[in-house]
Amino acid sequence: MATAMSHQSIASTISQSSREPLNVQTKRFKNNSSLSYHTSRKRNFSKIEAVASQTSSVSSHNTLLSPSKNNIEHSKKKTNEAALILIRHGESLWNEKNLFTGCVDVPLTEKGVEEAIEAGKRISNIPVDIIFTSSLIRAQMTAMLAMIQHRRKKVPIILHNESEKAQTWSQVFSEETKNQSIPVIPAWQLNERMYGELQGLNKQETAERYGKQQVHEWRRSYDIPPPKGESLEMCAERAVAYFEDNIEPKLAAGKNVMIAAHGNSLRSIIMYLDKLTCQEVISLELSTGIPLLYIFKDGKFMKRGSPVGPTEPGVYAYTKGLAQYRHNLDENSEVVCS
Ligand SMILES: O=C(O)[C@H](O)COP(=O)(O)O
Repeated sequence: MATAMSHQSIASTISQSSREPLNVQTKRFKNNSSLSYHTSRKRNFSKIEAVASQTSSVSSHNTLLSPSKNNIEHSKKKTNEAALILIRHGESLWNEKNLFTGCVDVPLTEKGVEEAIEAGKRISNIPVDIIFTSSLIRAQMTAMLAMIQHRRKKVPIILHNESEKAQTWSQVFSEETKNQSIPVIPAWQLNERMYGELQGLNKQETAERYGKQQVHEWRRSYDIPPPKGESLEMCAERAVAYFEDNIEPKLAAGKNVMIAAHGNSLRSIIMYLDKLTCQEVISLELSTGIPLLYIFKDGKFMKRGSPVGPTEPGVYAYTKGLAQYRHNLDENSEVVCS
């Protein structure tokens, strides 16, 4: 077991000191990268929606994302504040076996399923309008299992934009049904860092063979890639570029976003959000299945930690919008939770 790698809460591992803006670095990533990127019931729902927010779209091709009448109404109430939830997938079968996984597409263990459900309970009172996941099943399972716990009971629907036919064949033709759905957008750019020739190898055995120090560098350094794999910097080139180009505009439009992804793709995004230096990111560890909340306001990201439970008062005190959303959920709980 590579003991130095034990996962800690990120709150305890991020140093608050000597931060420098990452915006400059991010622009560099982009420039130099070779990688590219009925009645009262209805009224109650509308009330919640109005607080939860807003509209806009990633692809106008998909009917789930095209603005419905309801959404157009909501867009008039746009705010420049939105919630961003980040969640690393629950334990996978290869996490359990301590194997380097990277872009190999393995499912969750039973424990991973439970972690995803628990994560869903923790964020069940926080609005989610759109979900981004990696293209890997462990992140998608986590997003789906978490959303099944959500009090709002909207249905998360994966958008299949891989071909025109896939888009056409997965259209939804009911406005009401669309309004009760949450689009889930899979993106390979949010995949785990490609672990190269380490994929499938046991982490402990690899440390014994190549030395703990070498394996630690492969796993946690910013710019040293594992053999034929991606360094964190390379992973950031595509993950942060995708975040800036596709996710940040949603947040700016007042959409509440959840991202279900991976240890390293999320580390690179957190590095960007928290303006961590290359040194600071080394000690950033993410546990499986722990949701992290940010508030996006006036173009800035404010870290709000990990909601420990659905009723944690502090979480809803962060913004008036969140408090109001929660209040409306509680008022209409007999409808929403039925
Ligand atoms: O890909 C993997 O093996 C894990 O999901 C992340 O591994 P790491 O903690 O070694 O980066």
